[in-house]
Amino acid sequence: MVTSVFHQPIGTAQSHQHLQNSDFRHEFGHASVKLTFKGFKVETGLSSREGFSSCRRKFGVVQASASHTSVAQPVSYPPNNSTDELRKKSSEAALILIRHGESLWNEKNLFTGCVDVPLTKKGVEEAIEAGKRISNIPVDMIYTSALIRAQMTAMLAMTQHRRKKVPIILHNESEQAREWSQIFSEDTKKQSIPVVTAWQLNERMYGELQGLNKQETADRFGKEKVHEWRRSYDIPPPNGESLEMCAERAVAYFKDHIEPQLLSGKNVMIAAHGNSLRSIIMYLDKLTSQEVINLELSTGIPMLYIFKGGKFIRRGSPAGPTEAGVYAYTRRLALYRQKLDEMLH
Ligand SMILES: O=C(O)[C@H](O)COP(=O)(O)O
Repeated sequence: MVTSVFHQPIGTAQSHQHLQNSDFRHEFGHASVKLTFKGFKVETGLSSREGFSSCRRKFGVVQASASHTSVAQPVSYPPNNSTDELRKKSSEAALILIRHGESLWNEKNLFTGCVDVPLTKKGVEEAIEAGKRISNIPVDMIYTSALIRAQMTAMLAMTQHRRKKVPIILHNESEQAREWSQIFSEDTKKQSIPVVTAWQLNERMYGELQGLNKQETADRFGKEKVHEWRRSYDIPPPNGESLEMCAERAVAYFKDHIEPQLLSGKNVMIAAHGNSLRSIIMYLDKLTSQEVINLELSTGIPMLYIFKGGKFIRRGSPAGPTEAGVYAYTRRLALYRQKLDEMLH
């Protein structure tokens, strides 16, 4: 039974390691990394197989134990791999998914689909809160749908990011648009994050339901029928898209355009919609058409995946910086956060 899989903050994960004021040294094949954790619990995704040696707290030495296996499955390195193969398998990237904040038609309980409506004030606040929760997670590229509610969510969230890079929507809709939106400073480019807008990530097209009130529609056609249109995998609303049809464009786009970025080590955020993201999560989590029926995404809640060794590892929803300080950071994410701390202090 798949429920809203992302609402348990990572802190509820079965295992994490308490690393208070710890020095954390572990050796990789090509480098050694020294991380200092200041008073927050870290889920490290470590396993003895990853060369984890020991972490030294100020008060003693704690060995990683089997009971401390993390949510992230250790990546096994098959023997006799080429360096490239090994690098590919060892490259890690963060993937953040976020459904847009509340829209004006969400507030009116209208079917929205591909109608392009903006966020409510509450939706703006949700986007800003989401930004706080991902403010320490690296973002190198942003993908949004072509709809303003997703684009507003991405831009508002990034106002909270500690790295302070500027998200810039790329305009490639024509040669002139590409030419007229060029940036002629390499330094400025380095301080920017490209934002790619793609209609393939749009919300599913709700056909003749778009603009109708959800409750009135249920009263008219029956609750079961409307639930079937809204949540089934292969039953479309009248002259609209089923989730399966939405997946055919959204997941194809993810595989063709976004997955290669992750494979190259780029950290990606996708700001999209309830159903286009349900179809992508179905692919990432290998959900069945039955399981996906129960998958619900709230507005404005960021979800973190780690892409490593060609696999997607679900990490839940990042806790806010003010929350109990439980971060399910991988080593790489913890190092990124530490560098931000050093850069900003
Ligand atoms: O398009 C819409 O109406 C909403 O974004 C999602 O609607 P749903 O929750 O009915 O799929």
